[in-house]
Amino acid sequence: MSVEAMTPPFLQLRGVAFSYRGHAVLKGLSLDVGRSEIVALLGGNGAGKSTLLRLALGLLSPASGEIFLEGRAISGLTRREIARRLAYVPQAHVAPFPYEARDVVMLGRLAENGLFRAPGASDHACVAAAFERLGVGHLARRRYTELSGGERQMVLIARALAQGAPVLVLDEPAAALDFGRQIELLRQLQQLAADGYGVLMTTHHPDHALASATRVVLLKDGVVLRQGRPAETLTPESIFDLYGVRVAASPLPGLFVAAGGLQRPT
Ligand SMILES: Nc1ncnc2c1ncn2[C@@H]1O[C@H](COP(=O)(O)OP(=O)(O)OP(=O)(O)O)[C@@H](O)[C@H]1O
Repeated sequence: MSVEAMTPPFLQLRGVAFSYRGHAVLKGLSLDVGRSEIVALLGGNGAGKSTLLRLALGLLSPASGEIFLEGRAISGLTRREIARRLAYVPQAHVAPFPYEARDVVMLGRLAENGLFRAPGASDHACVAAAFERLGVGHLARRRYTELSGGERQMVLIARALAQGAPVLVLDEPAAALDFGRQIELLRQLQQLAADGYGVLMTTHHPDHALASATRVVLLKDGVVLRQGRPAETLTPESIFDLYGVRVAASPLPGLFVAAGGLQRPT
C-alpha cells in the first residue's frame, strides 16, 4: 500500500448531525478534504454551510457523528492542536483597532506561540513569506481598518498561511471581491492546493466551484444532495434541486470563464 493511501485525509466528517435548540440543521453528513483538494460547499441560504465550518473548526460539537483532523478525533484535540491543523479565513471583517496588516497576520502565529511569547525572527519571516506568497507585500504596513474589503480578504488569507496549518477553511472568500480579484483569489487557492494545502470553502457561485474546485459538495435539507467532480455534479438538474432555478445546460448564465483557465494574462 502506498504512503498516500495510508495517510488519512486532513479533514474528515463522518455522519455528522447538529441541531440548534431542537432545529436540526445537519442530519448525518460525511465529507473529506485531502491534500491538494479544493472542496467547494454549496447550498442555499440557511442550508448549514457556516454551521458545518464551525463544526470543522471545533467551535461546535456534533450531536452525533465524528470529525477527524489528520485521523485524530477533533473532540480529543486542544484548540492549539486544532489550529495547527486547520486555519480559518472568515469573511473580511472590520477590526476594532487600527492595527497594521502585518500585525493582523502575526496573529496567525499565536497558534504556535501562545499569547505570552513575543514573536521572534522566524515569526516575522513567516509573516513576510505569507504576504510575499500572495503578492500583497505592499499591504503589510497599511492599517487594516483602511483597507478595502478585497485587500482585507487577502490579509486574512495571509494570516491563515502564517498559521502554518495544512487545511484552509474559507467562508465565501470571494464575496467582497471585484471580478478580477475573484479570479485572482481562485488562482491563488489553486496554487496553494498545488503546493499541497487542502481547501474547504463555501461559495454562492457555482461558476467559481466549476472553475477552481476539485470536488463540490451540494448541501440541502441537512444532507449531502450530491458530491463529486464539479463538471459532473453541477448540472442544470442539481442547480434546480439546490436553488430552485432553471438554468441552461451550457454555458450557465453569468458564467465567464477566464481565457486559459484561471491564469491572469501577464
Ligand atoms: N446561533 C444560532 N442559533 C440558532 N440557529 C442558528 C444559529 N446559527 C445558524 N442558525 C440557523 O441554522 C441554519 C443554518 O445556518 P447557517 O448559517 O449554517 O447557513 P448557511 O448555509 O451558512 O447560510 P447562508 O448561505 O445564508 O450564509 C439556519 O436556519 C440558521 O437560521
